[in-house]
Amino acid sequence: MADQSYPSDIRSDLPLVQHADLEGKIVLVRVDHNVVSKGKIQDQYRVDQTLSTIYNLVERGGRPILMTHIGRPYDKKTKTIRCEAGDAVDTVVQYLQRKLKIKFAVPDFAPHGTHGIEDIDTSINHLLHDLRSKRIGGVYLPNTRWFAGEEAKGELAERFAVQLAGLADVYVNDAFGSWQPHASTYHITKHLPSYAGLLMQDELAHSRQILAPQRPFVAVVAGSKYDTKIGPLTEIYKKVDSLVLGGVIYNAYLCAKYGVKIKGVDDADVELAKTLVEQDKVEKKLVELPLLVESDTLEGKIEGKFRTISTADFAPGKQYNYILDADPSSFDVPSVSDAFANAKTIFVNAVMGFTPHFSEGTTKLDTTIDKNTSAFKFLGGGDTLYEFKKLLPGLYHAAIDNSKYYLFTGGGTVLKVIEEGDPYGLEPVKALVENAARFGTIKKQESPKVSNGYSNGYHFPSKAFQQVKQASPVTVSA
Ligand SMILES: Nc1ncnc2c1ncn2[C@@H]1O[C@H](COP(=O)(O)OP(=O)(O)O)[C@@H](O)[C@H]1O
Ligand SMILES: O=C(OP(=O)(O)O)[C@H](O)COP(=O)(O)O
Repeated sequence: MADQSYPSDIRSDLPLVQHADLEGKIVLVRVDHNVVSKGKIQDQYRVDQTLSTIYNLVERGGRPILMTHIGRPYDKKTKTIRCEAGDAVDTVVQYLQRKLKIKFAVPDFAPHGTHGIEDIDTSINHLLHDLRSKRIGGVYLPNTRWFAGEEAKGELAERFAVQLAGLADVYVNDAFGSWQPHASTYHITKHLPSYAGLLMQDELAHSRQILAPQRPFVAVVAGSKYDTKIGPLTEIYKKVDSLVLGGVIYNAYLCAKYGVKIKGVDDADVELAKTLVEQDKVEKKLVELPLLVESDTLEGKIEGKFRTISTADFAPGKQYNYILDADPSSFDVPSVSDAFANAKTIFVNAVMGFTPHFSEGTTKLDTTIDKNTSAFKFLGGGDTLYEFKKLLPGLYHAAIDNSKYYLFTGGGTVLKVIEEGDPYGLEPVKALVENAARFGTIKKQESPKVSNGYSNGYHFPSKAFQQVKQASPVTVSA
């Protein structure tokens, strides 16, 4: 019988994988192995972080089916799904096979034109048989976003969720980075007993620190996922002492604030950024990077075709070419350098420039925050971590072992957590809690043994990050 105790920093109504009966069961595990770009793994970190869960469930007799999304193959404008080799799971599967020395089979389902894969058909049955009889070590499903039901709503999503559930006995969510409530992260929990994986638990525990930060708290948000990041930003603004922006988000903000036009920035994005401009008129928390790199082309950083410009020269109606990076000297301007030097907590979900050629802004950002040795530094985001590792490999590896750093596997997820004010407000996590109530997987007498001094339920004790790092790790018992 598994040890049913709860780690002190985990809410006692969250169903945990270490409490599930897995012997002889097929376990469908949603991971966030969204680490592939153009068919190549960028950074294995997210995959490596899920190995404990995979090992744990196999060691306890579970037979794994893994699934992840890769990229954003659904085109919102044309409403089509591109199932292209560059977004396939095969590279991840090869990496896992090399790492674990077990064989994974990837079923092959044909997409229906540009609508993606409509059904998990019966061709998978022989693989399920091989999985149960241990002729293969695991099954890895195709990119979940190749399935028509994954990001759909209503009947289509439900149909895919039911088909996924039909493959397995138990569902485990270890995909902290995948906060969007899709069929494989959310709807599936209506149909199978569901549990949080070990990585999910670890990340939820660390997310609390962002919600009770030592102040001043500086957040840096940059990159390209404008549509999912601009929403949380207005709430995040309220919770930080200083906000630094970069990338596509900053370009939209600059257009909204100064009335300039920047090539490639949509009017709709500028409209959304106006809320932030209004907010900042009163509180003035936005620390602007004044020196930026303008480029005439997206083709690369070509001599004679890029230059440094200053926001001091901005005036309504002025037009600029692409703005593709923060000039490193922006970080030496006193308002910026002081904000970073005085911070006690820094959160970074930020690629400052258009990769791979415009990387000086990101390099300067990462070295600037490292200079503040007393601050707690949280970095999160697939591309954020990849760029950190690529540009500053020595610092990246040192950060993994430095108690002042924590690397989250999801950047957008942490933004969402800050927006919600509670990691248990994430839709896929809420779904796990509701699932436990529906399936009765947490027995009454097991739950409220809370060892952190609180009587029951969940609290945010404002203890230092250091203490959490030293706190007992999530315990796993067979
Ligand atoms: N000014 C810019 N214009 C266009 N793309 C940018 C710009 N700055 C950064 N990017 C792009 O943003 C991407 C990373 O953003 P995102 O996916 O939101 O980060 P993360 O995965 O860390 O959350 C990179 O591919 C980078 O090329
Ligand atoms: O890479 C991810 O998020 P991140 O870029 O915020 O870290 C996750 O895999 C989520 O991807 P999505 O934002 O396309 O849902």
